[in-house]
Amino acid sequence: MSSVNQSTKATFAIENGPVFNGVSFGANKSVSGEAVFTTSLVGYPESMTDPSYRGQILVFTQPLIGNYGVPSGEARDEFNLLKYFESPHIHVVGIIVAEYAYQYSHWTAVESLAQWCQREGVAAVTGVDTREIVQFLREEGSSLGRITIGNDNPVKYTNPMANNLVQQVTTKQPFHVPAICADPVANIALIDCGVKENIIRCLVRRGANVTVFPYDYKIQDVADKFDGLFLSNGPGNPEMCSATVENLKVLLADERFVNLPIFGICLGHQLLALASGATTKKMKYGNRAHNIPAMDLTTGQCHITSQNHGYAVDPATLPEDQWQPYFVNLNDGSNEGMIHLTRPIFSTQFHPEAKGGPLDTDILFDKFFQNIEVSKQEKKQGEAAISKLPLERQLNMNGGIIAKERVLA
Ligand SMILES: NC(=O)CC[C@H](N)C(=O)O
Repeated sequence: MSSVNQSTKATFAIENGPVFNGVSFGANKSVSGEAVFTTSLVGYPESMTDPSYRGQILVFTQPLIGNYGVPSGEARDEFNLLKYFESPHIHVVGIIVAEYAYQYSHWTAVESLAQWCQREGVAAVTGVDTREIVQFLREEGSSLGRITIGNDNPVKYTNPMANNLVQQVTTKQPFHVPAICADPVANIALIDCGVKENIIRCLVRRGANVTVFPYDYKIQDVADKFDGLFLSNGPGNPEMCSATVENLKVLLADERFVNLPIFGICLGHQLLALASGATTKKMKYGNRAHNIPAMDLTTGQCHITSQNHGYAVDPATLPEDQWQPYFVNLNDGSNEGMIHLTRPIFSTQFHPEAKGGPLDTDILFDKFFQNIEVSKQEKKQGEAAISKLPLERQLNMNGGIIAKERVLA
């Protein structure tokens, strides 16, 4: 049971739109943010701790929310990763539900959704018609919203997308998540734009050591030490993340990395597209759900996918001589991924790691590891072939020392 004062009024207002009167069950804190909705039925702890939701007010269309409480944010798995959350804290600034379940029950629950929101300073409103909110957002497109608690003065509408949100959620220092098997299969560099814990898990679980770097780290300077590069999800407008894009441009143009396997998810996909010369655009209201059909254009197979994004890559702008669209959204026709024509690089707009499910596209992590295995084999064969060359040619290839004859000290 949760202890909530059920009499504190709260309103949810949409800029240039309607006002909804409800009851507060979260923090006594009036807030503003981008109002977005998700049609996912489960997974509110995972969604609320997903750094990609930074600065947003999340409206749940599933009418009853909170009924299974909130699991421990401290519990860790065998990799020392957070067992239940996608990051240590809540990133949405507020949530809106039709009916908050004042009673919860689940074997993993340690507190109620209300207690968690109060502790984390997150506003929460219940008792409003979420169907009407979604109808408005679908017609008018994503809008700014604000929650006003009790008799507070309403806060100003603020647009979080105007900020560099990635900078707020990225790791400040590189860190290492080791594989716990005796013989790790790969060393992967991961650019953290707001990475979800389960993405790291999907990599270490397959036997890789993962080194996580800040979003603006000059990855091109260390990429030669790694077998693969991963580009994470993250919040905000991809165009605000130009530091990562500029580094990726340098890396993609560097001949040393033509065989480096790269895999990007969601914001990672968008940043890879920008670095390749394509453009992204804001969608009308985005895709946030756990059941979105995406067709693999290389096989014709349809997969059910988990998604959370408000921007999309414009596939018409992908340079045709290097890239082709990989997946397409079967609901709205939007781009869902890209694949390089000659290099081991691909990315997806949806989330193959999907904590909360579905797991249809988990195989894409296997594909990334296959690419890594092939590129490691090629590198080994290349090294074996090089070792048979005369010494001066070996020097040329390894150190880039271009000399017509042996250079003596
Ligand atoms: N989940 C994500 O990585 C989201 C990407 C980006 N912030 C968008 O809204 O489109």
